[in-house]
Amino acid sequence: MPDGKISATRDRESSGAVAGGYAVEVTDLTVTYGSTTVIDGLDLQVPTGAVVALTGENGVGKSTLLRCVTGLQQASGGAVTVFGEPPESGPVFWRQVATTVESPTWYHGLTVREHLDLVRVANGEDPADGRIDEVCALLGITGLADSLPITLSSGQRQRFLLAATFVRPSRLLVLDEPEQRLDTAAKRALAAHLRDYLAGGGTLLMASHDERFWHDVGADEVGLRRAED
Ligand SMILES: Nc1ncnc2c1ncn2[C@@H]1O[C@H](COP(=O)(O)OP(=O)(O)OP(=O)(O)O)[C@@H](O)[C@H]1O
Repeated sequence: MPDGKISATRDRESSGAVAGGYAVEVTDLTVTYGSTTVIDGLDLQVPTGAVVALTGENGVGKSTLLRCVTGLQQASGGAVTVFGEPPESGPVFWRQVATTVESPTWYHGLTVREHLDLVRVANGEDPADGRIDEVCALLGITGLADSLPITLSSGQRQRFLLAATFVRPSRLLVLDEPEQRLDTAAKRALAAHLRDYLAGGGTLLMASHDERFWHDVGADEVGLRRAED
């Protein structure tokens, strides 16, 4: 059995240090479900300001890894740090990290716009400062502001989920197949937005099955393989 270790690094200096440090460091991560080992001793390093796309066949463990990085799942072994600290559930962590890893929960009776207002207010931001309008225009959902999430198509719902993620303040985006269910134009707009996010100093770790998309974003690929292969 191979050691299952996977590493992604960029901008490494000769001393071994990385300018700006690591946004995400995963060391010897192991995740088991019952007697099945899904991730076996995985190392991953994402320098601050980098963009990494996790790729690999269905069921290889990409979402599991992203959940561990966001602290939404406890690993069986190993360590994860985000900006040098273990992920935790408090507001300090969640003011830095925005993610689509967890399935969203909608409030019945609240419109798309009302949800986005809520996210903005909950994060201490002004819902009327234009950010929501900007993100909705980017994702092509301006005309859906008064719609209830339940009435949206799957692609429209994906755009809404991304909007709810992008209106949060963050330094690190952790996105699970952000391109899924989007049409070609929306994928292009999303890729452009993610490039802007990176140009502004953000870091992006995502899982993706769409090579063209993650190339468009400028990501370094980290291919996962099954722990038992
Ligand atoms: N709660 C769970 N209990 C048991 N097994 C699980 C659980 N969650 C995930 N798994 C298993 O762990 C493996 C990895 O799942 P994961 O969702 O991380 O894969 P993935 O690479 O994201 O797949 P996909 O490309 O289909 O999204 C799969 O074999 C899956 O069946």
